[in-house]
Amino acid sequence: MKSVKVGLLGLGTVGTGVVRIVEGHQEDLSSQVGSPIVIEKVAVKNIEKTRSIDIERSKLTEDPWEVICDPEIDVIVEVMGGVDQTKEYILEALNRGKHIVTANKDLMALYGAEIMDVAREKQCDIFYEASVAGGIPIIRTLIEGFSSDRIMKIMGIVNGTTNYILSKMSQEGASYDDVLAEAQELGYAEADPTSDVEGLDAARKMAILGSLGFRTNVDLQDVAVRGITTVSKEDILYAKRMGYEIKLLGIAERQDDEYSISVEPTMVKHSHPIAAVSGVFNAVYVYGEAVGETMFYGPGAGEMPTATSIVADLVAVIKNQKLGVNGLRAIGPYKPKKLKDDEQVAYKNYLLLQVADKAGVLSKITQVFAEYDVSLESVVQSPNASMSDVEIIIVTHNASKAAMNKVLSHFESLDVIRKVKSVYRVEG
Ligand SMILES: NC(=O)C1=CN([C@@H]2O[C@H](COP(=O)(O)OP(=O)(O)OC[C@H]3O[C@@H](n4cnc5c(N)ncnc54)[C@H](OP(=O)(O)O)[C@@H]3O)[C@@H](O)[C@H]2O)C=CC1
Ligand SMILES: N[C@@H](CC=O)C(=O)O
Ligand code: NA
Repeated sequence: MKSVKVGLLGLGTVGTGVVRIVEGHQEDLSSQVGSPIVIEKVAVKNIEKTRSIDIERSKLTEDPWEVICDPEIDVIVEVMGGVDQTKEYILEALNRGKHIVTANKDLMALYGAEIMDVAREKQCDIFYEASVAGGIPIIRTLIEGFSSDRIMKIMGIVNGTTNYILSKMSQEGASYDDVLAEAQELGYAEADPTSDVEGLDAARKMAILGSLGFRTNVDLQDVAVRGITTVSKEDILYAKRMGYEIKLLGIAERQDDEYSISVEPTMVKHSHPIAAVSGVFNAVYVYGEAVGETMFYGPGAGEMPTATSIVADLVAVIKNQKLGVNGLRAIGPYKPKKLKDDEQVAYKNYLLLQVADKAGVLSKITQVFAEYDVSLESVVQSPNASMSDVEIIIVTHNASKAAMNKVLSHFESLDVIRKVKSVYRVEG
């Protein structure tokens, strides 16, 4: 029986898991695909590095081109990261008729459409399940499971590091800096954690999910991004008191047949299933017009969960080879991009205001909301902020960003409002 030969680019956290699964589950895998799967060559940065797995030294190279150009290799598994140089490797591999499996969200968020075009032209597969929510089969689900439905909304906790930080701050009152250091030690955070905490990692993943959900091409710059660096312990405490959990949510939504995609810290009602997703776990909530509510939960990163998705993609490539249908799944975005004007995107808002403790203050504030046609869901007064001030928490009904911006700029000229302490989107 002819074996399928795999070239691995990278043997770090994910690459090591791929070798473990291919070797450890070999019997089962080869029964499924009808051929043994062999890791033929592996590119690494430093060939002298001590590895936690046994791998023949003759298979290792420090030159990725050796893997890409090897005519024996059928499939390239790219788990080394990087964007521009890595794109070159992948395009050349496709040009040589090799199928690609990648975990690279940075690359797919920026160049996914272009790479898929080349893959289709070359009748090659490009699978990237591990790039979003590492161990959760969400890409497959959006492409295949929901092919019959119209996706109205995707809400994702797609960054484990920030969910870990927010959960620890909420559950243990831990400080932001301490928990970030812990997340780095545990290997959840990116090499530069700025992309985690500033929301960029989640934005890349939401560009991918938005493209799949709406079957259009969502670019990274189409995603409005706000990270978690300004979320205070006080915000988390107040949120809990009001029945919310603060989560860094990626939200891709269809409103009036136009799309908006964002990543921002959001107040999620405790009753919503995504509010219960804590620690480093990921979850993706998908609302389909026909199916209604669904949610997918699991590990978003880590050696074995991420490698599970990679090897499942590898199995899919080989099954397609047997059927002679490689390249047919690389259906690029086929719908025109209809982004909603950012100012017209509407949702509920939570505001924490520090105001003067005087008669008539509340009516002055509510008049401002009324002037811009923003209706209120609840108004709660909190214990004294100081001797002369009180804090007021307001939750609005759905209001456009334009209307909310008008409210907030009007507040600047209202002397009874000492400070707008926080503003958050509300979901659930
Ligand atoms: N870690 C995770 O949980 C997840 C990771 N991903 C994605 O998977 C990819 C890999 O991540 P991860 O395994 O964590 O990364 P690591 O940093 O652990 O591993 C990277 C690997 O690539 C090799 N490498 C890096 N640059 C080069 C180069 N120029 N030439 C040859 N080899 C090179 C490194 O070699 P050496 O070993 O010699 O240093 C290393 O083996 C990234 O795209 C990441 O975003 C996606 C989901 C989850
Ligand atoms: N840094 C990322 C790793 C997986 O993509 C995260 O925290 O989720
Ligand atoms: Na996934």
